[in-house]
Amino acid sequence: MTIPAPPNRVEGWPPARLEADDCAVNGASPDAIRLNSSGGSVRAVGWATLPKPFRTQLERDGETLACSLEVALEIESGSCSHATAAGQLTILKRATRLHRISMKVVVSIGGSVLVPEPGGDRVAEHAAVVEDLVADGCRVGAVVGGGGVAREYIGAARELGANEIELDQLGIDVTRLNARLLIAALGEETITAPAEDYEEAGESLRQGDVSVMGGVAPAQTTDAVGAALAEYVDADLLVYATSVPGVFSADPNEDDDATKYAELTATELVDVIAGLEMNAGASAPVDLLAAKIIERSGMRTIVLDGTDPERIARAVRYGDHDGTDVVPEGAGEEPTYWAQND
Ligand SMILES: Nc1ncnc2c1ncn2[C@@H]1O[C@H](COP(=O)(O)OP(=O)(O)O)[C@@H](O)[C@H]1O
Ligand SMILES: O=c1ccn([C@@H]2O[C@H](COP(=O)(O)OP(=O)(O)O)[C@@H](O)[C@H]2O)c(=O)[nH]1
Repeated sequence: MTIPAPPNRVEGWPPARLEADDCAVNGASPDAIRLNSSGGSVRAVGWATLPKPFRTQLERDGETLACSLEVALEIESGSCSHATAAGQLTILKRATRLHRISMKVVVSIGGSVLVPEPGGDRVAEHAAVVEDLVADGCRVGAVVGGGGVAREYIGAARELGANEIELDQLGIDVTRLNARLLIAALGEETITAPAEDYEEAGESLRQGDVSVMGGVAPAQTTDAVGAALAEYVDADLLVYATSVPGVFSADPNEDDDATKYAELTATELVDVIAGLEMNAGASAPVDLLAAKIIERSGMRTIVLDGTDPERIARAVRYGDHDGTDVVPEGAGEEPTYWAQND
């Protein structure tokens, strides 16, 4: 098919805001599209948020894909007024140019995934993925867990009689050590230490910097920190990089019959997680507080195996992963990326 050139300048475009009906064309959800204030174009918030037919078309047209794209709108009717009705706008079947935009993604990296054994190799790989995503135009908040080292310290201190809050505090210290490792690997000049609260981390993101956090308070894990940061900065996507391939019906390391969920609603995620143990150093793909925050915020979330950091990059860029999609409530009614993922 012939792909028409995008209009360079269209009188009256962009309108003040895009109506929900306009966005319904081609199955885009309103929050998948934001206006570019500077030209006759519309920015897709992120690759993963684009409806699948659109993504497929862009792939077919041979564009280099990035985590975010600037796409032009073809205005079929020649009208580009604010009152343009649904059906008059068709998203061009081609990205006109890659564009650095601000998809906000929070990546929560389990300590056992970031530092599976002493040494910096895996940390360097994760840092490279974060840097690549930033180069693509993403604003990245990384939250780092404590992994095996935290569990060793917690185990030793438990034997010595420390209480659960003291153990959590110990765990937090280790998450921050791991966060410092990631910072060292990032070679960022602007962040020198892990952010200790969400405002500090949010400020880094607002400045266009990467933010790196470890734990913040006892009685939770960094999973909850990731969810809270994602909610605080209004992230487009939250990714949990864990040592398991997703959320299972039971612990896959304990139960051979455990099956992986390709997709869950946030409420279903809460139900699965509610059955798991919760004490200092406990293992879960996502902790209960995190699941509740995801539920209340409607955050688009992916739980995946992060032992190969490239999987994180693929999931953010293309929505392509073998993990578990946590689907915002109600998304099934619209042909969004989430609903069409299969
Ligand atoms: N239902 C479940 N689905 C997936 N993993 C589970 C489940 N129940 C318990 N687990 C355990 O959760 C852990 C998640 O991976 P882990 O890497 O420890 O978490 P984190 O990424 O937070 O460090 C695994 O050790 C796994 O055995
Ligand atoms: O905000 C936080 C983050 C972590 N922790 C403690 O630190 C441990 C290790 O963190 P996490 O479980 O997130 O590390 P992971 O196992 O995911 O690598 C947790 O089990 C908690 O005991 C905490 O109390 N509050």
